[in-house]
Amino acid sequence: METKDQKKHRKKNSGPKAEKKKKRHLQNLQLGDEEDARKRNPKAFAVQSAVRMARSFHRTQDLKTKKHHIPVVDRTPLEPPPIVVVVMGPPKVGKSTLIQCLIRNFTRQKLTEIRGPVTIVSGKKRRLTIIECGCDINTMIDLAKVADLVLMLIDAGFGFEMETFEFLNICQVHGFPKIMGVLTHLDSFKHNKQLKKTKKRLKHRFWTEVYPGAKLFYLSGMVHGEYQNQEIHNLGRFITVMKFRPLTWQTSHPYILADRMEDLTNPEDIRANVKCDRKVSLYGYLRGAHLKNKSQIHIPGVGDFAVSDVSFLPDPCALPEQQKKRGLNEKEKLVYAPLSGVGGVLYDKDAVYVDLGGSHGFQASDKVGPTHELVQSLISTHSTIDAKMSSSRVTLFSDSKPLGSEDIDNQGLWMPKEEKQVDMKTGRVRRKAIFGDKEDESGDSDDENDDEDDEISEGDRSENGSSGDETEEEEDAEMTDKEYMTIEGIKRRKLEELEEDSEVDLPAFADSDDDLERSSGEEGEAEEASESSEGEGSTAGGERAILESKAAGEGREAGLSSANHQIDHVNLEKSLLMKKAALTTSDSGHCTPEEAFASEDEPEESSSPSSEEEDSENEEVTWKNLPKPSQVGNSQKLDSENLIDETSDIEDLLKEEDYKEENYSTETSGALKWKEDLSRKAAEAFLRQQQVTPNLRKLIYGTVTEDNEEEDGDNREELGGLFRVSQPDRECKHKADSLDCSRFLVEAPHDWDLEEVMNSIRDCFVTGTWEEDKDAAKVLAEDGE
Ligand SMILES: Nc1nc2c(ncn2[C@@H]2O[C@H](COP(=O)(O)OP(=O)(O)OP(=O)(O)O)[C@@H](O)[C@H]2O)c(=O)[nH]1
Repeated sequence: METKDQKKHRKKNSGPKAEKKKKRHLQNLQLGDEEDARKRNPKAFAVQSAVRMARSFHRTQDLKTKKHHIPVVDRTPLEPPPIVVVVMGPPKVGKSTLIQCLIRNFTRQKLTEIRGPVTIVSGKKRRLTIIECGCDINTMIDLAKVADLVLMLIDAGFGFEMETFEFLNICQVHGFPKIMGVLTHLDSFKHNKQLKKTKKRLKHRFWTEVYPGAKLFYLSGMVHGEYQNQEIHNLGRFITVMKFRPLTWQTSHPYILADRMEDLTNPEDIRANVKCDRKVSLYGYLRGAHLKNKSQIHIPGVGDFAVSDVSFLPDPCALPEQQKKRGLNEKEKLVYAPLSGVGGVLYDKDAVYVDLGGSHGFQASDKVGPTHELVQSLISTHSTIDAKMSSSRVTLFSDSKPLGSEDIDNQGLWMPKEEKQVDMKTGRVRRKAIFGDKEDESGDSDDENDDEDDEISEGDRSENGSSGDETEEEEDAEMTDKEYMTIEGIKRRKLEELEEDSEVDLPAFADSDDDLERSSGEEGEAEEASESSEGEGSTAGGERAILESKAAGEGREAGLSSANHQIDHVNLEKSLLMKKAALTTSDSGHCTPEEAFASEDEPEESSSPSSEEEDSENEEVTWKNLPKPSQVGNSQKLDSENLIDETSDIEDLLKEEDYKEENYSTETSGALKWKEDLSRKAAEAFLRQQQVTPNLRKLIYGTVTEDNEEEDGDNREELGGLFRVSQPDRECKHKADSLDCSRFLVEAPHDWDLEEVMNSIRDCFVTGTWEEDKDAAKVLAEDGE
């Protein structure tokens, strides 16, 4: 059969029909589908609820404003150094397990023993240096300085432990790094309800301690001694896409987290003298600013040194060279952990070592060297200085209650109460953090919705994580809870729940995953707040803290004995002194006259001194009203010290006491009587304060000047009961004009107007009679002869 070739249909490119089609197509492009639907069915898109409209508007505005930050100069180089991830937590919480799981998640390699920092390539543009932080305070201080991100592990089965708060307090000094909580041991809960309650309680406590909305991850249990792959994968993705806001201190100082150390000292020198100066080379990524050759450096725990040479080494854990769209291939997933013996090629100062592994690769040597001994001696110290300090007690007065560390205010750094609990299974002593608010502890009164919310967002997150692709990383960083929900198709329900939640539960969008922005915003605030403490002082702050504690530890006993001595000396006048001290403290603060009087009067209301016996009883009352020594500011301390020296003031004080007793009887007649005559009282308080302020001259020159002052005092005339007119007398004036008596001792001054006195120095000038051989006229005559 013959088949006839049919001509294909050709689209019209010109003419009226083609133009019509083009026009329609353009219109379709301009109006989106939704826009089209809005046009077709305006009623369905009309505002249904003004309240909901307002809420959604607020939410979008909130999200927008949260993104606004004070701009910071981003000095990170094109290929930034690895991000320092510090894994921190109390003992046996699962730190090593988590690090192992994370490394396996990123590199598919399993490290049996982890020592020191481990650097891994976690993404196309990101490397991580993961390091475990023990519970030793020095490690905490050192790592808080360099951390970009802190994974704070919390044993949910036990609750918060003191180590967590110690680390948080240290972070406050160094400018807060990003902090993410990780709950472990969640499998120890048998009942689901109890698990939910605990999760919620811990979450809220964590938010209180870090910032509202801080990310908290749940590791729900272990499979074959490791955390669940899915949960670790999610955590890993979160770390990989996380955005960091540079911390001022970190970006303005060069610093190195050394991951390898070689001792290059000649072994013969060490043999001859064990304490000889060593030559050491340290390896690590340089972070922050540029490090110059020969610059001064500080090695924490060792001291200050000058760098003899800095050199650039090839990157042992380099990022993949070409930027492809796909994720990393197996070859690119590098791991570098020289202290753990992993890393393939090692670049030494003058050699290159290739790690061959093998059966005898990393056998632990039994040889005990001097360094080993030193480390052993450090390890075998059972209690730290802080522990010793906290157990010591101070008794200021012979019959007063001893003050413990718990009575001393921590300079604004709040710490929860500590309770020691013994683990029945292991016999380990754990330091549980106890919070005062019972509501927080029980935390079960709220509705269950919130818990459900958590669970939902958890599940969503995990499923989203599994479907994640490396190419989406950047967008993922911006991903909000809303978007997670879209994937699951339950966006609308979730949003409604969130909106309802926002009214009950603060903060408003706490459950949303957009805390990437939130946290950076909060961090910004924290950073600003800590800005003042940053800068040069920030590192020193940590170190100083140790030094101070050491010094305090050493000097404590000596200080105490001298304090006791002084106190015994003035024991007799104790009650008087205390009353005066109470006055001083209320006066010297920045309080209004009313407050001053309220605080002054209160102790007196509670004590009605009429006889000496009663007085001694009231001592206790007054003493209790006194501030604790630690709470008294510097100036106040100075005042009370002066009190001890100035025994002469006691008489004044006695008079004052009498005056007050008189006042007291009138004041008891009405509760508000003390408010009367406030201006007079204020004036008197001012005078008292004037008298109490330390006289510097008296302190420096002692009693001699005191006498003079008293004389001066007689010459003063009081004006309006407030001011004194200073009338410098003639003697004073004379003193001012007189010769500097410290240099020349003038016993009987000459009267220079008298002729004889003037003649006495005539010889010093040309007018005087010269010696014969030096007289000019005579010498000339002799010359002529
Ligand atoms: N049941 C359970 N056991 C856990 C969990 N996390 C850790 N463990 C176990 O707790 C023990 C201690 O874990 P590690 O990872 O060694 O803890 P660590 O914090 O590194 O301990 P130190 O380095 O000694 O402070 C191990 O036996 C883990 O198997 C968890 O979530 N559930």
